[in-house]
Amino acid sequence: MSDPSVCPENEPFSRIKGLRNMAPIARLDAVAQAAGLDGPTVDALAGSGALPLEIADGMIENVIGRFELPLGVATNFQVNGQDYLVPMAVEEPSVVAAASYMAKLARQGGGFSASCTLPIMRAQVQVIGLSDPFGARARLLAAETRLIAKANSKDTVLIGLGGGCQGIEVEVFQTSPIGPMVVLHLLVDVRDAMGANTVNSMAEMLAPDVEEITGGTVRLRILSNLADRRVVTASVRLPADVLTTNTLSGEEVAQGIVEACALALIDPYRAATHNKGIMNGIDPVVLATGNDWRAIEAGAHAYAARSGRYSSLTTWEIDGDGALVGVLEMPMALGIVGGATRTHPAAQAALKLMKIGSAQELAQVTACVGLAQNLAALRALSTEGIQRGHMALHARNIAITAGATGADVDRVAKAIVSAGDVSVEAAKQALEIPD
Ligand SMILES: CC(C)(COP(=O)([O-])OP(=O)([O-])OC[C@H]1O[C@@H](n2cnc3c(N)ncnc32)[C@H](O)[C@@H]1OP(=O)([O-])[O-])[C@@H](O)C(=O)NCCC(=O)NCCSC(=O)C[C@@](C)(O)CC(=O)[O-]
Ligand SMILES: NC(=O)C1=CN([C@@H]2O[C@H](COP(=O)(O)OP(=O)(O)OC[C@H]3O[C@@H](n4cnc5c(N)ncnc54)[C@H](OP(=O)(O)O)[C@@H]3O)[C@@H](O)[C@H]2O)C=CC1
Repeated sequence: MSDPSVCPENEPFSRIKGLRNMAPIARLDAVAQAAGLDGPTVDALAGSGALPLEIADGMIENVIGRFELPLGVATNFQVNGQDYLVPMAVEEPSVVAAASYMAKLARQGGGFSASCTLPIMRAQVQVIGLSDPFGARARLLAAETRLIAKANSKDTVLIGLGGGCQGIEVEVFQTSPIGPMVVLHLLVDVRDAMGANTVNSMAEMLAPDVEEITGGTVRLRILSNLADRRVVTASVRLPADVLTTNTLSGEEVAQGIVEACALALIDPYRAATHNKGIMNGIDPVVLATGNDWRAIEAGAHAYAARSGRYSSLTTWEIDGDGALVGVLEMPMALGIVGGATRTHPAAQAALKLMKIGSAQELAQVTACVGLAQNLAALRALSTEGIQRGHMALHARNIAITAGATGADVDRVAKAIVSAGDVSVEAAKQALEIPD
């Protein structure tokens, strides 16, 4: 239950008044009250000591400590009619502010919409040493029922949940640096898991059968991070007047965003930066929820290049009513069980803060944050430029680098922003001038 004093009835759950101006402890308190979080969840979100050394030591090898990052909360998110407070673990200033701002604008057009496919992952089994690759393919396809049955014979939990191997695909490469090759793909519904371990186990288990069926030799047995059967689509529609600025009409801003996106659609140099901006929103949520961000990054960029030319993951258009419409489509192999999502207490707390019920719901919300982030960047780039908003927030980092502490951080940051010189040198000078 959310607390009505923090989140009044006429205010949406994800919109906490004055959050940006609070101190971190008061901010956590306000978020906890709005989301109705219990004590252990709040402690885990607070961070300090949230990952006990014994748990860290069990997660990776040669552990000597823990590495901390700021955890922020993006406000204002409404996805498929439901409100979300979104945890974001990130080192870059302006990312959380930008996401919150665009989510605030998006609300005026009804918020974000999102949908996704079933959580189907691919595992690849590479077969070499074949004189008849097409014959091997035919034999594998004929043995589909046997292969699926064997793949599903071990993981009773997954099968009980309605998941498991659903089908196969077989690809023939007639030429490669080592001759012809056949690759068997297992298509596995991994339910609420990211699924890498799940599908890798299946692929390894099937290797002897694949060798027997094809007469070849199995080499690699591993998932593909190009999770093109586990795709999420996020969209947003902003009436033009929502985009109006002090100097530009909403129509002009919308047109600028469409033009900015056009370059990313045709030019890989721009697309790389454009997609980095999308990942500015996605990675922090992936990280905060204990998911594998390398897997998400690999899937995103491979999907962006699927036509043979690397391109934008989003499209921005103006519809018949003059509203700006943005769509993001990309693979999103996120889990809410398995990996670190269950072992890291802060990841568990992050999922509770979002009130996430399934991996598919997490994928949809995360994609909307990516779309919001892309909108923020394109809006800034096509109007005033990125530096004003970004550097104003980056100034606090610069102040800390220059040696400012406590109240001096904000004082020095304000001074260098108003002087228009966000540099360490300027910050050092401002630090020396007493209040
Ligand atoms: C930074 C803003 C949001 C400022 O924008 P602004 O107009 O100065 O903001 P504002 O003070 O009018 O506040 C508007 C709302 O923004 C949020 N907000 C604003 N400030 C804060 C704050 N301190 N703490 C928390 N929330 C904040 C907050 O939701 C607030 O609503 P309110 O709460 O007042 O009702 C805007 O200039 C912006 O969106 N800029 C883009 C920033 C961006 O894209 N950053 C990513 C880093 S750059 C990069 O790596 C990617 C890139 C750009 O290369 C990608 C690409 O090329 O495509
Ligand atoms: N290329 C890559 O991306 C690779 C990534 N990885 C890593 O693999 C890890 C993710 O693998 P993943 O398979 O998700 O993790 P886990 O193996 O930890 O968890 C998946 C298991 O959880 C159990 N489970 C319980 N409840 C559910 C549910 N609701 N839905 C689905 N499964 C459920 C299932 O069976 P049961 O209880 O029977 O175990 C399932 O097999 C990450 O740490 C990732 O970094 C590893 C190799 C390669």
